[in-house]
Amino acid sequence: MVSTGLPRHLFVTGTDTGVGKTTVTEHLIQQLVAQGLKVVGMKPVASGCEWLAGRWQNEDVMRLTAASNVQAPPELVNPYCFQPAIAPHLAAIAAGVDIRLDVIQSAFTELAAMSDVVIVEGAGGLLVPLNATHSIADLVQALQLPALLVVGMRLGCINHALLTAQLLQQRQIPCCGWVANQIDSHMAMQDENLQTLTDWLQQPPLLHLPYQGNPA
Ligand SMILES: Nc1ncnc2c1ncn2[C@@H]1O[C@H](COP(=O)(O)OP(=O)(O)OP(=O)(O)O)[C@@H](O)[C@H]1O
Ligand SMILES: C[C@H](N)[C@H](N)CCCCCC(=O)O
Ligand SMILES: [Mg+2]
Repeated sequence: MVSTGLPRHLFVTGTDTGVGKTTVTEHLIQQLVAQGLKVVGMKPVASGCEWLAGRWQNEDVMRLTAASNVQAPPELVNPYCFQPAIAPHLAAIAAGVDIRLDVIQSAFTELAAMSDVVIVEGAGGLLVPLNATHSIADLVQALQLPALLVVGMRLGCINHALLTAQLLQQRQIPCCGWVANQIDSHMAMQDENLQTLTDWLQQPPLLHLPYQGNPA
């Protein structure tokens, strides 16, 4: 894995759904805001929404928006939002919607124009489909963003992390590093798993979030 240092904008991907992408994105936004930067979080495609205050709202979008200090229109922060918490391309088909990368690109460009940093959170892992032909990886490439890989530390994450790193490399998507997020308080051999990932990804984690999300 090749480390690119700190980029201006960033795409946060992960080893799977539920591994801590939102938690890490929220944390990064808070850190950058504390440094005095104008920061906005973007969740281009969200599935799993509740009807709140007269419209469909997604928890990830609400969390990223609450952490951001640039208050952008919801249609830019989250161009696609679907009610059922299912794979986004299936939710889109059910809603009769075509998820278009150019729509997301335009929204991203507008967000970038109003902020110093845009941090984009994917949906699920890197090869999650968005429509019949494009995946999250294609979106990362369309946005020309470097990736940050969140590894949800649980049994199975080594394989998922290495597959994701390999795909980033194959696609020539720059990767600025990885985050070890301890999502399983009972994970056996935590230190040994961290060391294995460090060896095979050829770099230590940029950040190690212990269980319950307090940054180390
Ligand atoms: N370090 C941690 N310690 C304890 N719980 C965590 C930690 N990180 C994340 N969680 C919990 O795990 C769950 C999944 O986290 P999160 O929503 O950040 O994942 P995600 O990768 O963004 O998922 P999605 O694919 O749905 O966007 C949440 O309930 C969150 O509170
Ligand atoms: C609904 C969930 N929280 C995510 N936003 C979407 C996860 C899609 C995963 C698809 C898959 O890899 O099978
Ligand atoms: Mg999330």
